[in-house]
Amino acid sequence: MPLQPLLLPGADVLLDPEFLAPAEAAALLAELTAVVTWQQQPIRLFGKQVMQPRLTAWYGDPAATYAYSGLRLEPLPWLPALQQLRTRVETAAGARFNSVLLNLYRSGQDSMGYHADNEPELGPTPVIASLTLGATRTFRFRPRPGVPAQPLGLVLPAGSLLLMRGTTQRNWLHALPKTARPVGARINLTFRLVG
Ligand SMILES: O=C(O)CCC(=O)C(=O)O
Ligand SMILES: [Fe+2]
Repeated sequence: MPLQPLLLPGADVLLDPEFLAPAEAAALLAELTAVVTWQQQPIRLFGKQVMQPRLTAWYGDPAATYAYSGLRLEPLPWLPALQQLRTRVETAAGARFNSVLLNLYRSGQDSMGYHADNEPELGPTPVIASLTLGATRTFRFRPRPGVPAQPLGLVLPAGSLLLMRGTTQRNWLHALPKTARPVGARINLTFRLVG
């Protein structure tokens, strides 16, 4: 099934709920859980150092560095499984990517707060391709203040591909909230073009 546009005013968001077949998504979840160098990173939240409520990893071309809290972060070199996914996601998205940020949500207690993917190195209208493996979780869009639109929850099953582009980051925030439902691990890969 191809990517289908969502009705989100001031945004350009498309979803393919079945980008990967279930068996392939399950095999990738197991492989990436095992082979990715997962780390729990500290972040500053309201002036305090706390650990992120998820594990992360950053892979990409050597040139795909980005600035983060005064540091230049170097990506790890592409793993074969990530390189193959990059090629397929590029074809589906009709865009090039030089890096991928991976998030591992170990349970329903792991999450990501509201944010926009608007770091300067992504440019003014970034294309971000987001692939989900493992547990089905609800991804939430919320309009920025002054944008006349309603929030939207989007159920992202294993194997789904979500594309955000155009003015999406300028007008909307997104999050992956905690859930009290007992859910297993979820991995999300966001392919990006930085620099
Ligand atoms: O886990 C998700 O679906 C969202 C991840 C995300 O927004 C990000 O990595 O910037
Ligand atoms: Fe994001």
